[in-house]
Amino acid sequence: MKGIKFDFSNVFQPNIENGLNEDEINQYKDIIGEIVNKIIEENPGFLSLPFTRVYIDRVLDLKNWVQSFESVVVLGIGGSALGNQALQVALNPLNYNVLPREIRKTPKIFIIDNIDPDFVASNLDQIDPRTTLFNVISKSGTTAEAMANYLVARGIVESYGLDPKSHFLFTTDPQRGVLKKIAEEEGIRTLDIPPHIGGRFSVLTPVGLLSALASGIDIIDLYNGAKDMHKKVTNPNLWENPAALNALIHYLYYQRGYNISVMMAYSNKLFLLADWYRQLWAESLGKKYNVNGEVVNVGQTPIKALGTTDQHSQVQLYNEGPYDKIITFLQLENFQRNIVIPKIHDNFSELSYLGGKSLSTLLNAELAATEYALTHNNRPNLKVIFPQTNPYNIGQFFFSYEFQTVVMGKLLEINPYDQPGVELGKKVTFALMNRLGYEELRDNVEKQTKSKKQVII
Ligand SMILES: O=P(O)(O)OC[C@H]1O[C@](O)(CO)[C@@H](O)[C@@H]1O
Repeated sequence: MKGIKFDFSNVFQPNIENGLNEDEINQYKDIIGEIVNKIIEENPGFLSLPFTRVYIDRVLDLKNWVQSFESVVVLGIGGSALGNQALQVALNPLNYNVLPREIRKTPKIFIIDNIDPDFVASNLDQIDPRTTLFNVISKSGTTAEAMANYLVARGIVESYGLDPKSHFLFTTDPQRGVLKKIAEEEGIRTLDIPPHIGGRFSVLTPVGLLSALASGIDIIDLYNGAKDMHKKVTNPNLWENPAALNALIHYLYYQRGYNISVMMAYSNKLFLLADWYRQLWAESLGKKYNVNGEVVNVGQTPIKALGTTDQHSQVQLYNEGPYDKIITFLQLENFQRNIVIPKIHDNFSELSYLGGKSLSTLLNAELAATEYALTHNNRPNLKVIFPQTNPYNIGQFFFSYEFQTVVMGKLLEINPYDQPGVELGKKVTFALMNRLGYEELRDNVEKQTKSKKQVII
């Protein structure tokens, strides 16, 4: 069951009162055609990925070595972890790590994407360093969190008297950064993150591919999905291009004050795609300056939600709160597991309607019900439909949303590839941790902290 579909019906009139109409969309036909052609011409790094074998082959070369470990631990953050997590959860059983090796067949996967000591320690408690491979992922090789966790892991490996070469694999920029230098000095294996592909666009590079392969995910089919989606998203005809149409829909609603984009997955396995999307949409589009250097302060806030769980937490707000949200449902048609609700208590009508039906039928009925209610309340919503969670469909999703984000960036006239807004925080962290070269910044931060008006109760 290959190929995701996009259902845009509920963003349009008459389904939604005051919704978009086709004429409004058609006015952008030429603009979108130009944007699509411009992106093809600019050829951003991620765009040609599905047509190159180099990263897949390099990762496949390491297959036997990587799969010989009992555990593979990813140490990275942001774009160097979110895609990995989304892939693991979508494509492996949710209880993958606790399955016996005979059933799992491939190593346990841990993704340590924070420096909270409780979190790091509880992950490390579960591994035996002698049978663990640490995949340190950092494009820049400077991110404090990834580097701190590398040092922690390195300390453990050394304390066991193990050879770092046999327990570390660095995924990093081939031309810069301290990881590259250490790897060269010590003969540690490396995988390249192409210099021209930013972290949040890197899931289909060795960043996401290695841990996916380690756990037995078919990375070639992941690429096949991306490749087939490439055909669709590079089509300059707006009505045949789901990524461009989705970007335009979000843009037009954003212009009307819809500042929030909710991605609500009706599947625990698809839920972390929404996490991956949050970074992509937020870091790419939340910008102070436009391409002409003017202050614009644009961006649409991405929110993730889980159905049905968040029906009992968020949906009241989505239905009756401000008209500021466009909602994307992720629907799964066929689940890997099936549970039929037993027919018990047939004499109680409150329960008897459930007996004999499957949980997935109930889940998708609840999705249809939420969709109906939102539409009834004139809240724009759309749906990405996954016939199944397989590598092909997940590859399609990643690729489509990467392209969509760039189209949205062009519509907003900003640069979707940089993230200057996170730099100051990174530098102040270095200063506060007494990194050499950051003394002046540290003084400024201290001065500001001392002179600041305090309101602490
Ligand atoms: O891979 P790196 O260089 O460690 O960066 C991790 C993340 O940090 C950021 O640079 C800023 O949050 C992201 O863009 C990136 O994905």
